[in-house]
Amino acid sequence: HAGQVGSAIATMHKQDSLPRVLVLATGGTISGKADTRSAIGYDAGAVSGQQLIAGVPGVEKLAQLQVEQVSNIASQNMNNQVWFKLAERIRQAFAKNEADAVVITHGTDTMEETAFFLDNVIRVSRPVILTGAMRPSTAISADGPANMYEAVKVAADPQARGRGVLVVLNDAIQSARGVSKMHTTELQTFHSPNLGVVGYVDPATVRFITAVKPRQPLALPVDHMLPQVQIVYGHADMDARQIDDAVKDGARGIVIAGMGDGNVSDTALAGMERARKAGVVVVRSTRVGSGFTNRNVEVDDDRYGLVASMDLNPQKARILLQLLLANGKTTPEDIQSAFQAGL
Ligand SMILES: NC(=O)C[C@H](N)C(=O)O
Repeated sequence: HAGQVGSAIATMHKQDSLPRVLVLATGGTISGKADTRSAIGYDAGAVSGQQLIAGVPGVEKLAQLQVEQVSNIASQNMNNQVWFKLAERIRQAFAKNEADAVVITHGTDTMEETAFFLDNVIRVSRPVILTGAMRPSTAISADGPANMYEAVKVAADPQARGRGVLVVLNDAIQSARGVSKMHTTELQTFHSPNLGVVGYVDPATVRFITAVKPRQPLALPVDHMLPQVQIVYGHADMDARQIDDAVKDGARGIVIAGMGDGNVSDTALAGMERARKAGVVVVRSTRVGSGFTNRNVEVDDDRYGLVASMDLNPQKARILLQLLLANGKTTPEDIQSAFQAGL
């Protein structure tokens, strides 16, 4: 529970010439404890951010670390409240020049969503890196310490500046926009199927293989509210029930996790037309897991007033749509161009 944990602050090391990295701990398997042999059925968040750092030998030679516990939750419980807390803390830490970079420890289930949310609202060019683990801290060959070491190594590297929010696990550096969790249990669960990795890290080297691109972040909603946007999952024999229900429920947007290139049944398409007439923004994405959802190819987006999600999976399309609606963008044209602008 985010609010109950409070913020335990610990300054771990003071070697003044090293970059200052603020570690914001949120919970997840990286801070989970389990029986050594099973590595399952663990208590997420049994280990504090400070203990986590203490278990990473050599990290004190990379950076001056300060650890704050923002929440201690498994990331399936990640929520807007923690997102806004993270965004505000990062903004403040950079504005007051308290840190040169931020590392966020996070569960892997929704890491891509937190990374993408922050990537869209943080304007500063200093590095923000998310990391986590697939195995709890007590498992044989726990991956958390190595991931933490590499995350701090990337955070402390000047080449990481201006790249927006990055995700570092298992030797890969990936962009918030590209990265997705694609395996339920494997260590190499994170991939960027549409955009590719942005670099590699090992204990000795940080290597970026892509250029820095200009970024255009959106405003962080001042009221800390995000409009209601629902995801509807496509399948054979698809009807329009969930679409009609979302409209009745007051959704301002619907993201379709469509079949193939963002397809839906004719019945569901009729439901999407009704949603459009009710003023709801409808974005087509795909349940496939990789590939772009292309505009006006299999579905006539122009005719129906729909938006194609391009490279974004449904869970990221939802976040971008929420932020755009909160920033006053409501037409399919404006929303479509914003979906393409970040590419
Ligand atoms: N590997 C993990 O971190 C999974 C865990 N359920 C979480 O996201 O918090």
